[in-house]
Amino acid sequence: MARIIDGKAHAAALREEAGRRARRMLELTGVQPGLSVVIVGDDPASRLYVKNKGEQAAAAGFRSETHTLPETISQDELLDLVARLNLDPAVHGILVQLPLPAHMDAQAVLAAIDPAKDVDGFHVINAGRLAVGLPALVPCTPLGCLRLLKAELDQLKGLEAVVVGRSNIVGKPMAQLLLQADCTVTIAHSRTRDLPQVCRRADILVAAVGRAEMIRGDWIKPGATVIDVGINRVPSRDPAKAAEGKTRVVGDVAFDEAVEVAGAITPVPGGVGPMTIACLLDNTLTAAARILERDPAEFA
Ligand SMILES: Nc1nc(=O)c2c([nH]1)NC[C@@H]1CN(c3ccc(C(=O)N[C@@H](CCC(=O)O)C(=O)O)cc3)C=[N+]21
Repeated sequence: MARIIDGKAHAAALREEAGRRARRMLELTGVQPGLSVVIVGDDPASRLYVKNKGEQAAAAGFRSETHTLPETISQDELLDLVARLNLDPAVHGILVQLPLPAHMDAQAVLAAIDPAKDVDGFHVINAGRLAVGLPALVPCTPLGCLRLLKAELDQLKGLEAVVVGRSNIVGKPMAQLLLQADCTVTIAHSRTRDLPQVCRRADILVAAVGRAEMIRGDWIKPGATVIDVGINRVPSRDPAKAAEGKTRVVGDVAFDEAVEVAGAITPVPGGVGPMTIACLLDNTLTAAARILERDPAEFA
């Protein structure tokens, strides 16, 4: 039976630390780190994530604001807001919740965010800085995964890591971080030949494909550390509830099978998800410190 990695507990500890560091920053510089979250439209799941981000930032002693814009707003109006936030000295981190409505060009909006305030790490400047090993703001989800891996394993050096999924948001930056940690990294995806066999090589398996329970128990090397990034809504187990449209959340890994084989595994929910928000606070501190031309480590 695998150890179950408690993402909620790790995230709570990281949020506490972020709170301490925010207070320290205020003491030493008189500046309170500020996070501004922008959401367009009223997708209920997106609204809930944004609400959690805002509440957790405020609870950790950050200045937190949320801009909720109607679905019908034009891209230019959104770009105007981003431009104002770029100039606002009280705002150190800007997050524009994705996905954006279909009439907008998400890449153009992300490109308009000041890279110094890009706490999602989605701007090409930050992606490029990460790729060449310069200080960068790194996407929160892979950062959270790396933290869990470092807490779980004595050493990452020399391990075989397989990342399933090649998105700009998770797969690619995850691979960069693992490479930086001296893993041997494979990025697998939907066109990979014999995906199960590739996964069986992995000492570290990161699943970020967005397909419910796709990765089966017999794809996992005995003793491997499995990080499940997937958040998929599927019909409730109880057929009566499923008929009423009730859903449950599962990962990209078939947990019940994988837990029998892996050495350690993150659950869904309660694994990577909570770490993503905690890392957002960490990134906001990093951004604020760098904007103040201070070393983020000063506020420890
Ligand atoms: N610009 C931008 N940045 C993001 O970081 C971003 C985004 N857009 N769009 C949507 C996704 C999704 N995301 C999650 C964050 C936390 C949980 C989380 O805390 N999940 C809990 C609850 C899961 C549930 O029950 O739904 C868990 O896994 O335990 C999930 C998903 C951030 N995203």
